[in-house]
Amino acid sequence: MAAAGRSWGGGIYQIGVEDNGLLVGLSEEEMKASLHTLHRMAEKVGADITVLREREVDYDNDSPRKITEVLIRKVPDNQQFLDLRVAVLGNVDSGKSTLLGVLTQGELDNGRGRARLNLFRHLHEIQSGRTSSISFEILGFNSKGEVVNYSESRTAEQICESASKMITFIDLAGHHKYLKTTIFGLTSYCPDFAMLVVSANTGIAGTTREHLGLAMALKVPFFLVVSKVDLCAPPTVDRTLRQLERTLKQPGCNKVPFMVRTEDDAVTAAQQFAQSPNITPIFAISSVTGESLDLLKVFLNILPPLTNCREQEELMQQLPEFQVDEIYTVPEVGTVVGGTLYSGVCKEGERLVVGPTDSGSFLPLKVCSIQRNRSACRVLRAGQAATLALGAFDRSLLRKGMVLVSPEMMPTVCWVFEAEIVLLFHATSCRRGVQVTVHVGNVRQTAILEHIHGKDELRTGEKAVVRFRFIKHPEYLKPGTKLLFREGVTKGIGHVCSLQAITTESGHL
Ligand SMILES: Nc1nc2c(ncn2[C@@H]2O[C@H](COP(=O)(O)OP(=O)(O)OP(=O)(O)O)[C@@H](O)[C@H]2O)c(=O)[nH]1
Repeated sequence: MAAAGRSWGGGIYQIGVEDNGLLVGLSEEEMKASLHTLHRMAEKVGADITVLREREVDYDNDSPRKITEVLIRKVPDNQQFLDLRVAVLGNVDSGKSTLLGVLTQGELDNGRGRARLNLFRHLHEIQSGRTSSISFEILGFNSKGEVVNYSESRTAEQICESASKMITFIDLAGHHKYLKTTIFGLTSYCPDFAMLVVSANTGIAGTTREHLGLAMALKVPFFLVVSKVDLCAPPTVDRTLRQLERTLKQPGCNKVPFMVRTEDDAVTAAQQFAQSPNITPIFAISSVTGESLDLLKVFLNILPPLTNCREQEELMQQLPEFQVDEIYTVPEVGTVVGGTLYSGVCKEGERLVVGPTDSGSFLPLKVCSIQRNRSACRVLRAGQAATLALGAFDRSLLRKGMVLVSPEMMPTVCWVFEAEIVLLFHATSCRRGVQVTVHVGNVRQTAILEHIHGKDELRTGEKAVVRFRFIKHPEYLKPGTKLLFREGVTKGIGHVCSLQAITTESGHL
């Protein structure tokens, strides 16, 4: 039996393939016996098995011989389910929210926005029909690979309970005016993958190219979904597909498009995509007729999380660090922060410190309760998004971009840092003294470009080490973190290489 999976406690296994890759196949009886043994082995270790596909092989034999591919899923002992994050990108009106509505609510759309209604968060979104803030939607798969979603009036808690794999979609806004939200979502929520939605009737339009560029610059592997195929004649759909394939193959992109037309393709696409993010699976679907949605579900069910078990274990061994992305006041609960636990483990009742404040200090607080996907949770693990209730902690002391960390940690807080950057685009040239918006993880703040090492100015495509100074308050940064900056048409990417840390010990109260 050959394994084609990864090291997260499961994977895809091929029965009937020798370890040297020879496709010998098994007779029907041998296959039955092998599957039976595999089921027994899996039961012992608490894993689930789903048969993905069977193929006949020609191997010097008169009787038919087959190869069977099975998906083995073992949920780590310390975790409720496998967790995968997918950022959803796409131009305005490409059908992102509708697709999410259909996947997570289990009801098709009527072409006039019925499916997306469930997803809106703010009143003005319902009125204008645009998604302005980042929202999370969940889609579960049970051990048989069947979808578990809000259909049959399930609650988020029930979905979490019966799912062995959970996909959290991060719905990033498509309208250009919300570009900063899109960048924030990609840099701050550490998605495993991005799903770029393109409408079949418009093709590449508006922000599509920019989103594609952002996913590539931030090295988030992405797949494409061409939506609304029911609205166009087949030649129009083909034209959009060809346009996308051409763009993906361009030297700047260097991707290998993989059109998914059958269930078999969906299995292969998930396997290959997980091994090489250069492969870009493309689905052509309709949220109104439901065409090819099953292929997308097969793909999402098989897709393994990007961070493997070992990386996850390492992150969990570190001290807790929670990045604050949202701040709310909830009646009878008090101050609540939403965000992601970057490292460590955080328990209900834990005492942490939050900061940096404007003076660079950290303030003590207690995590009163934790919620994930709108249901209570006692322990939060690295990589998981959640909301933490902080009781009576004064909301006005908090801001997005802060971190909640262990009091034992010495966070590196700075006003000034150096970064190695590449200028992606600038109308003329970029000089000392310009102000740009810098995005680093969940930090977003205006900074002054104070110094360009070895140069007076920077032109499009040039690389340099530069020094930035935040203008409002100091921030918690770590060397090596990816960075993105922009101001009007100016855009650049890079990473933090060093920082001038200010002393924070005195701030620990
Ligand atoms: N016929 C048809 N209409 C669709 C399909 N998908 C979405 N629509 C319609 O297209 C319109 C826009 O869809 P949305 O899901 O709101 O688009 P969006 O990309 O989320 O837009 P923003 O949130 O503004 O970025 C809605 O009226 C949907 O009903 C589809 O597959 N077929």
